[in-house]
Amino acid sequence: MSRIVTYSPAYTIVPTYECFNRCTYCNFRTDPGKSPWLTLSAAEELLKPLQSQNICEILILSGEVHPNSPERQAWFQRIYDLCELALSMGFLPHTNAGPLSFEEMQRLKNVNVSMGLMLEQLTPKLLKTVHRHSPSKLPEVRSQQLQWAGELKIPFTTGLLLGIGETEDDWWETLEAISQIHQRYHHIQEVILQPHSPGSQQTLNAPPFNPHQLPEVIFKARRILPQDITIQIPPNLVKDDQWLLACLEAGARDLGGISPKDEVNPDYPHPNEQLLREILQPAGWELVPRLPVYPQYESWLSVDLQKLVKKKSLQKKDIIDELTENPVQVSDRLSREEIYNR
Ligand SMILES: O=c1nc2n(C[C@H](O)[C@H](O)[C@H](O)CO)c3cc(O)ccc3cc-2c(=O)[nH]1
Ligand SMILES: C[C@H]1O[C@@H](n2cnc3c(N)ncnc32)[C@H](O)[C@@H]1O
Ligand code: MET
Ligand code: SF4
Repeated sequence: MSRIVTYSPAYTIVPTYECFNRCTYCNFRTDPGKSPWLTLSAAEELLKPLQSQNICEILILSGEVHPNSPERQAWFQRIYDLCELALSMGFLPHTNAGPLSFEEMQRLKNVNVSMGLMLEQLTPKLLKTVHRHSPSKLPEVRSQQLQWAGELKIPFTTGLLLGIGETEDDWWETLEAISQIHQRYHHIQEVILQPHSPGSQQTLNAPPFNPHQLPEVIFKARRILPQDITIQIPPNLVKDDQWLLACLEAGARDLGGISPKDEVNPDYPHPNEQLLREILQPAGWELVPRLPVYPQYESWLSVDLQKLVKKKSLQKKDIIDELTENPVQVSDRLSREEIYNR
């Protein structure tokens, strides 16, 4: 019997690369005022050709404008409008735009099927190093986001950034914190274990997180996190096929949003789905597309969003049908029932 590993066919749009934080491992940001904001008409042009592809998720990933800046409201409105546009074109938005106010989060809930923010690491030590110039990375600020998302019943994605100067004990502490908050609100759909991967733009001169260590972290994380939280790993940052398989053996079950470009790690292109299937299938893993909202959270969404999600689920069924009819891609050991029920 094949085992299932999921991914989300996605495309990333970036409202702006400008960011008032300066995380030293970042390959994404520009200085404030140095990156034009994505206009709605430019976004529409990006999204149009995707309508005929099997893409469901639009990841809205942004640099940040300071909460007290006079530009903040316009920045937020642009993000909101981009989500609305994506919805109107039949896509399902997932926004990760750094910490938001409670009201901003509440408003974005209406135009997103899930949202996300990496907790990264809770240890305050990093405020003296990689986050010295990053007020958004205050551990209390990020924990509070998880709490607000819970109160607002927003299906949420969070995760750890590994290898930015923390200790092993820091990992377990951050994972414990995620577990505790989930036990209160039951809203964390997935936890990303993201290995720090140096790129050409960053100022931090540190080695990459050793991906050979990742299976061990996953194995332990699986024991700390509640069973209903899925562990996600980015396949482009775990290049070695054998270690990718080892990550799955250790308990990872999702490969995240797979898009033409990884905006966060532009030096590490995503492998295409065909290649991934070729790695996974001989080891008995079936790669199955999913939506950016996990099925158990659909009832948390507004009626309008639920309708759109239902429509997308049906389209996804057709895609899976196509895949299962192709014996080269998907073995017949997996019953369709099993795929659909995810
Ligand atoms: O392609 C990427 N997708 C990233 N995603 C997308 C993510 O894989 C999917 O949007 C979710 O799994 C929802 O389907 C993130 C989403 C978050 O909420 C938080 C952090 C990330 C980080 C990345 C990333 O580095 N690269
Ligand atoms: C979107 C998320 O990507 C993570 N992120 C930012 N820079 C890097 C990097 N060089 N390598 C891996 N992950 C990174 C941050 O944790 C951010 O929250
Ligand atoms: N600025 C946000 C964060 O760091 C999301 C994008 S990071 C490239 O959480
Ligand atoms: S990682 Fe996010 S918060 Fe940090 S500088 Fe980059 S865009 Fe800004």
